[in-house]
Amino acid sequence: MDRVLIRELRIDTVIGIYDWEKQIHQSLLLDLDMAWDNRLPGSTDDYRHALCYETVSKRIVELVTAQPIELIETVAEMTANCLMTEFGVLWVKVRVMKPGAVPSATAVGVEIERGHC
Ligand SMILES: Nc1nc2c(c(=O)[nH]1)N=C([C@H](O)[C@@H](O)CO)CN2
Repeated sequence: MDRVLIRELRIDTVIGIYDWEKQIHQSLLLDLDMAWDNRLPGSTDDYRHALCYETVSKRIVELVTAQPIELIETVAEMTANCLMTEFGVLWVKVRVMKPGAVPSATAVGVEIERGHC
């Protein structure tokens, strides 16, 4: 299965369950694995057939920063839903990491897979 990948997409936004978290911006790092048939763009060298990682990245940043969110699970679900409904991705793996959320851990996070190929 071909994929288009985005690694460590940094999103600075209001995220968290505690009152103090709602007053600040924190960073999230997103890894996205998106099923996409890369044969056509690869054989034609035609951007119109490609899943544009730049367009996807901008849209996900816009989506996640549009309002405060409490749970990183919500970020993962919103992201997966957007990729499937707006970009026609049939299967996606979304990992959302929250660096610094637990002082004794480098990062904590969640990972989901949605759809099927
Ligand atoms: N499974 C989750 N657990 C926790 C979350 C979360 O989004 N998903 N969030 C918090 C707090 O916001 C935390 O990040 C503050 O440091 C706690 N647990």
